[in-house]
Amino acid sequence: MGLTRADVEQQLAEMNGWTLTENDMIERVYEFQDFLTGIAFVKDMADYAEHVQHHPQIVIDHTNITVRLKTFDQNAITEKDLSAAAAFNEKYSAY
Ligand SMILES: C[C@H](O)[C@H](O)[C@H]1CNC2=NC(N)=NC(=O)C2=N1
Repeated sequence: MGLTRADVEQQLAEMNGWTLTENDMIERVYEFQDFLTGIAFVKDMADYAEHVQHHPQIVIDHTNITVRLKTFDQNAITEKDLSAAAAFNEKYSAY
């Protein structure tokens, strides 16, 4: 079920780096030492996305990887987005 902006903001307050955008997606920019390390992280996210069948938008800008999530099927932020965001933060902590 879709969450309200207030719900999302409350949950993001406890999640490092993630913000709610004006067009109702959640977003974080991850920074890396070099390009290929960022690409390895993209592969980690892709493996997760395929496993749970929930796929982020990813913008690769050299060492900055911007990740945005939304549940397009429901045109809303759902628990799936928050779970993916938490999983990506967990993976990032290994870099
Ligand atoms: C059938 C399949 O599970 C759906 O199309 C999934 C695939 N990945 C998805 N990813 C995202 N981010 N939002 C969705 O609504 C979505 N739907």
